[in-house]
Amino acid sequence: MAPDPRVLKAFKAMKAIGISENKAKPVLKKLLKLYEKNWELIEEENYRALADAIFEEEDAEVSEQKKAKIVEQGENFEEEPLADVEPLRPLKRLRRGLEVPATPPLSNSSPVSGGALLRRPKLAEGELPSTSMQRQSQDKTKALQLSTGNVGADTPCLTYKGKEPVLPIIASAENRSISGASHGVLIRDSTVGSQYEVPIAVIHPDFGFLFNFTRSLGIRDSSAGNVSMDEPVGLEPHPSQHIGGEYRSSGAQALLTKRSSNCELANVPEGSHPSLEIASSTLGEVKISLTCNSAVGSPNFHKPTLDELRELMEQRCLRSYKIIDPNFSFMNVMKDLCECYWELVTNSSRESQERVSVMPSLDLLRKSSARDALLSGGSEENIGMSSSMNGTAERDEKQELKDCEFINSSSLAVVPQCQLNADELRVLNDVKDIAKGQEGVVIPWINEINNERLLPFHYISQNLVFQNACVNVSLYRIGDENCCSSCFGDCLSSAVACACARQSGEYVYTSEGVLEKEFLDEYISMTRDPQQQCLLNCRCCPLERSRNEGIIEPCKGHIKRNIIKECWSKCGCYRQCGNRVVQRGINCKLQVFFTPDGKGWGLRTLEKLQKGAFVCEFVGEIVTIKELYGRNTKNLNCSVLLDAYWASKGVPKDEEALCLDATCYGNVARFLNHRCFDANLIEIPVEIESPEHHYYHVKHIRSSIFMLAFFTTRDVDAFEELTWDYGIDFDDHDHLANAFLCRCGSKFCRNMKRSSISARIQSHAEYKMSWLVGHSIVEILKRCRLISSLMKKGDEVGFSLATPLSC
Ligand SMILES: C[S@@+](CC[C@H](N)C(=O)[O-])C[C@H]1O[C@@H](n2cnc3c(N)ncnc32)[C@H](O)[C@@H]1O
Repeated sequence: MAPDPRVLKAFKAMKAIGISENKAKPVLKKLLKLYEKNWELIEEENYRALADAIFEEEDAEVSEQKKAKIVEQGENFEEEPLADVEPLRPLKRLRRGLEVPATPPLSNSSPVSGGALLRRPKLAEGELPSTSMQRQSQDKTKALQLSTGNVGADTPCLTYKGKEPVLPIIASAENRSISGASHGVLIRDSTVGSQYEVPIAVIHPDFGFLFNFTRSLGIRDSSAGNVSMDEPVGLEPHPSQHIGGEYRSSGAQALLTKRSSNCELANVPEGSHPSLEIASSTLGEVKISLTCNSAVGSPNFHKPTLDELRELMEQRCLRSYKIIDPNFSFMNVMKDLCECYWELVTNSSRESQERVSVMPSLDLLRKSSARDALLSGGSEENIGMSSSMNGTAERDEKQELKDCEFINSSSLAVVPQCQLNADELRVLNDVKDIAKGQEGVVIPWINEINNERLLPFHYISQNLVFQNACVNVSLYRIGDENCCSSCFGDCLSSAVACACARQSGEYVYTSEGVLEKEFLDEYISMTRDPQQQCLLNCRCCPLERSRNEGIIEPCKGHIKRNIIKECWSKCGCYRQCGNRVVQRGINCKLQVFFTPDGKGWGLRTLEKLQKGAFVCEFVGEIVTIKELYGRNTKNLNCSVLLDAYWASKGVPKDEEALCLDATCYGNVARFLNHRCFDANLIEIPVEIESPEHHYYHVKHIRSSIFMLAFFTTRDVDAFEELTWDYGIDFDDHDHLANAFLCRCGSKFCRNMKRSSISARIQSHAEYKMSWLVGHSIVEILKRCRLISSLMKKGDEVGFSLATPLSC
């Protein structure tokens, strides 16, 4: 028998919104039965009834599964039986909203939408919160009644006790009938007997997640359950809220209105971006609404719990947004966002002497919030200036350093305030006074040598993991009991050697906290002897492998090779005991300064350093080699290989081999200049443990060695520039990493010894000539002026002329 064209049409309509025939078929059957084959009802509004019924069925399934799970977990709660909990009850939402108990006249159900086939999220029946925050507050017994439609309507949709109320994800068909201020969602907290309304401004009529991260102004009665991020309750009760608490949002209203009248599913662009809307009331509440249209119509639609969302966000923040602070909390970010918003609101209000809140732009909020997060984010090193940790005393010292005659990093550590207008600036400065020794966030980095403005450089105090780098940052805890409080490995010989000493095998620090001389000398000689380096590294170096398959020859070191297997086991347990060494070492005062000899910015110590002292860590983004080459990096001088275990584990692929790239994200080590052969710093891989006895375990490298630490190779005087040997082969003309003429001044300078230097100068001269040919005399003069204005005392003319004319 030929298939019924009406059935086929129905399937086609469902397919258009991502519902398969298999899914649609049984529901259609049931619907036909329910409607006594009245196709008009099914076809109405582009098969809305059918789509709704399918979605309802899915919802019911999910809800059943969740219930089963909760029962399994032994959760104890009460849920009022709901009329629409049945697995398949088509059109229940429409019926609920219209209070029509039987088969509904669908066409009138949604005055605003005009017949949208939208999937509307609702407070899923039976869905109960299980967030840790909710668990924290189990003692509070609340019964939350949520009703939609008319304010004051007494039709509970969900009631439960013993838990915090669910996150109010409220956007059902009923909300479409809203018009004017009286519409919204009524939340009733039966324990406090108050009721309040979610203002329309924060409810998306079609699909919305309402995060009610309400900041508190302290105007609320604590008995009313002060709502905060820790209790992501629905809405904070305030009796007068829906009367006096007018919400104002940053453009949200206009957006909503637009959407309300334009919510045909077919019109929802695929993959449209979620939009964030923020509103606040004059009563001090700030609410955030996230609209996520792209989920509409998805066949696998599942409304996540706040916990699921939080977890996923935190994972994403760890990997994509490069936040590796173990204390990072997405919820706190949201809370901060509300706080910032409110600060901006009240600042502006104060200024304008008006009682009415002035809404800051989302853009300003974003800037303020990001800054806030960074400023309070626990990076303790003073940006680009001192790697000192901790305290007020340090602050004073930093102040002293600021007075130093040389250009210090505070001139670098600036928020790019030029992007802000005067009002925004004032607000920002009120929020945080960056002049008080606080860190900035972005260093607009100019390579003075090449006169190129490179990508902004962001100061970070810990390594970040870029997306493909297969680094699982997990926290490993070493019990306090495993370490004795004051040893430096000397307990190894005793009967009760601590775990740190046992694991490091051979302890390489003296009781003064510097590296053992014997170990250091051995390490230095191994690093400096090209023959040894070559034998240890070249065979497996993935960079060399790609060019010299199978041939062992001296490394063309465009990226510094730094990890030598033999040293690995001895190179220092910086866990428990070693940590103290780092703490000690980290107190050395460093300064970013402008070098007088044409190397651009450099790093120096402001006090005498003993041989073997820890100076600082090399911090950057952990990327794969493939990712590194994929980056539009001008040169690779800010990158080092993390080539641990190449020799023993075989040759890793480019997608696996990791490096640290400090081009855009890094710490003070980023300003270390190169010195051939006899640099006063050497880099040694170490393990480090945070003060909380955590350390970062890098699964991929399998040894948890994660940090590249710089130690002095000799005694270093105060104000001496700190340098390290990048390991560059200046004969390797192919590589961008060599794109500078070495000005290290070492008598062993590899660059000066090469006859190729003249060839280089020659090629620069040729380049310059070709540039001259293509430019007018005015442009040439401009260029010359620029060069001379950039030149500092001590710069040689030859240097500038030899510089590629890149500006
Ligand atoms: C990691 S950065 C060091 C900081 C850099 N001087 C700055 O101003 O930001 C590396 C770059 O510094 C410059 N540089 C480092 N060592 C140098 C040297 N010995 N001679 C000349 N330029 C050097 C080169 O431009 C190199 O690409």
